[in-house]
Order: sequence, then structure tokens, then C-alpha cells
Amino acid sequence: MKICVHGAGAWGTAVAVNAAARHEVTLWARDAAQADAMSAARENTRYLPGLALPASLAVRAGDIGQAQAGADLVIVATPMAALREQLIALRGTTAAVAWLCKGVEPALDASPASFGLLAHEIWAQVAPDLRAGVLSGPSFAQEVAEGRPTALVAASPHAAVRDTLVDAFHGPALRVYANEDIVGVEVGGAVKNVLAIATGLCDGLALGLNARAALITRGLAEMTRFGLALGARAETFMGLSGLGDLVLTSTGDLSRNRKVGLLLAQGRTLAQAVDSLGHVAEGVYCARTVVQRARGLGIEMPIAEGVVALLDGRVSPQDAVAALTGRDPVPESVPPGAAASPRHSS
Ligand SMILES: NC(=O)C1=CN([C@@H]2O[C@H](COP(=O)(O)OP(=O)(O)OC[C@H]3O[C@@H](n4cnc5c(N)ncnc54)[C@H](O)[C@@H]3O)[C@@H](O)[C@H]2O)C=CC1
Ligand SMILES: O=C(CO)COP(=O)(O)O
Repeated sequence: MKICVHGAGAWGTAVAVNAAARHEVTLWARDAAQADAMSAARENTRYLPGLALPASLAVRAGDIGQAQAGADLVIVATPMAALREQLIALRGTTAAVAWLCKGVEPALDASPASFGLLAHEIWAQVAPDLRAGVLSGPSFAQEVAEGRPTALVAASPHAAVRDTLVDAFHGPALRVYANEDIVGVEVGGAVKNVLAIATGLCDGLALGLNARAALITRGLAEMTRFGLALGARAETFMGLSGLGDLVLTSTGDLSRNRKVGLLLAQGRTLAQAVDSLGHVAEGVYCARTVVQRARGLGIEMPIAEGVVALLDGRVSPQDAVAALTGRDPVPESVPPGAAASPRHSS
């Protein structure tokens, strides 16, 4: 199979290296100097240092049309903020297309009726004729690049796209499960980033393992309520892109989102935390959008609300925690049942 990966960050590089063992793969970088440096050093020293790029992996910049000519599969591995422009540029391609980004696009304008879109909603808006889907699940780039065992989910309404993703990436160390619920898979991938900032904060303040387990569990309930209101299936949140990625990102120290929470707990400003990462932490950019959209749907997301208040500088780390622990008692809601009530509480 011929594959073109757009975006030579940590995840795009890891995925390209993995696929290059079995397929003809081109990794496209928007920065020509970065592409030249990678080709010369056979390493992505900026985003994934220490990993040798296989000789068979072509690294290109410049004309993207040329880079992806004849491709069976195009992978968009940029941050969420670049997905819209990437899908517009891909209009008319006959290749299957899959995005790897996990987030929600910020609202395009400030009007109260405007809200940020999930990736499949951007697809429906700008390039509905593409045969497309998402590849998600618990997967730190570093571990995939090292060939450590990992399981992913390929979600699309098109069976052929799901099959193409399984053919492209399923191998000895990487299992790829197919799922038709693209809404649930994308909600899981976006919301877990916001929740990982919260667990990073909790651990940074040394609140303990009990508190972390409570946050993950109540976070899963928030994620599920939000997803159900958007049309997702409840069982998706018990799978790899829901619980799986939430546990990985909330507890794994390779997570950039978790790191943001840890750094805020140490008293760093948001700008300092973001600058020190050197990579995108999507939760920083999608927390507000998630909360705005949840409010519009009548869904309560107290943990995500706390993260937004913290990111906006409206509360201190300690006050963000106090706001959560000081909430009035409520029955423990079971997410699928909670979906039946008009106003969901946690
Ligand atoms: N790093 C990881 O372990 C994983 C990341 N993801 C998701 O994948 C997406 C990308 O993450 P990373 O690769 O880790 O980010 P990164 O911060 O390591 O790299 C981002 C890359 O995207 C490029 N880029 C930014 N805007 C672009 C544009 N307009 N056109 C082309 N390239 C552009 C940057 O130059 C850079 O090469 C994010 O949404 C992230 O949540 C998903 C699974 C695992
Ligand atoms: O999505 C990821 C793991 O599945 C990566 O998480 P971070 O973006 O927080 O590093």
C-alpha cells in the first residue's frame, strides 16, 4: 500500500516509521528545512529524537500534491488546529483519508450560536465527498516508535476506510480494532486531554491515589454524558478510545496534557507550561470549546469546567480542587441512564 503522512511531529513520525516496515510511505513536513534535516540525519531530532528513520521512509516537503500522488491512504497527523485546511486541500482525492488529531476546533467566531467542531463535523462541512475516518486510542508516540505493544481504533462510517486502516497499521506490535462510532471515538480522544490536565493537577498537588481514581472515574462519566448527547454509543467509552486513552493520558508521564497539569500545580503560568512542552497539548486548546458545547447541550462537566477556570487564570490550582471537592452531594450517575434525563448531573 502507498501511504502519505501529513505532519512530521511526534505522532506523524511514529506512525510513518511503523507503516514503513510493510508499506511504501512518504512523510510530508510543511517546513522544508525540517524535512532536509530529517533526511540528512535520518532522525526527527526536533519531535522524536533517538529514533532512526528506516531507509525506506521518504521524507518530503514542498508540493503536497506530488508527495501524495498515487497514495492509497493519506494520514493527517497535524494538530487539530490545522485539520480544516488539510481537509480542504485534500478535496477531490480518491485515497482514503484518516486524521490522528484529538481535539475540538475552537469556535470560528464569538457569536453565542457558534461552537467548535469535532473532526468528523469539519469533514462534513468542508470535504464531505472524501472517504475518511479517524485513527485513535491509547498510544504514546515514543512507545509506538519503539515497537512496544499498542492497540488503536479505526473509526469511520465507511467500511472500506476502516479496512484500509487495519491493513495499513495492524501488525505484530500494533493491533487495530475497527469501530463504526466515529462520534464516540472522537469525543473520547478530545475530552481525555482535558481530563488529563485535571489528573496532572491532582498529582502535582499530591492529593493521592484515591483522588486520582475518583477524577478518572468521574471524568469518564463526564466524557460519556457529553458523547451521548452528541450521538455517540455508550459502549465506545468503555473501549480503547474512551477509558483506555483516558487512563493512559491521565496516568502516563509521557503525556503532554498531564504535564501541563503537573506544571500548573508547581506554580508555573500556562504560557510557561505550554512553552516548556515543545509539542502540542490539545487539552489546552479544546477545554473551553468542550465546556461551551456541553453547556449548550445542558450537560454538566464540572471537572472540565474546573480545568477551564484554571487555564483562564480565574482560580488557583487549590481553588480548582476545592470547587470540585466542595460540590453538593448527588447520586452516583451511571452515564447511559443519565442520558435519559434532560439535565444531567454528576
Ligand atoms: N504524540 C502522541 O503521542 C500522540 C498525539 N496524538 C495527536 O496527534 C496530533 C499531533 O500530535 P503530535 O505529533 O504529538 O504533535 P507535535 O507537537 O509533536 O507536532 C505537530 C506537528 O504538526 C505540524 N503542523 C502544525 N501545523 C501544521 C500545518 N498547518 N500543516 C502541516 N503541519 C503542521 C508541526 O510542524 C509539527 O511537525 C495531536 O492532535 C495529538 O493530540 C494522538 C496520539 C498520540
Ligand atoms: O493521545 C495521546 C496518547 O494516546 C498523547 O497524549 P498527550 O497529547 O497528552 O501527550
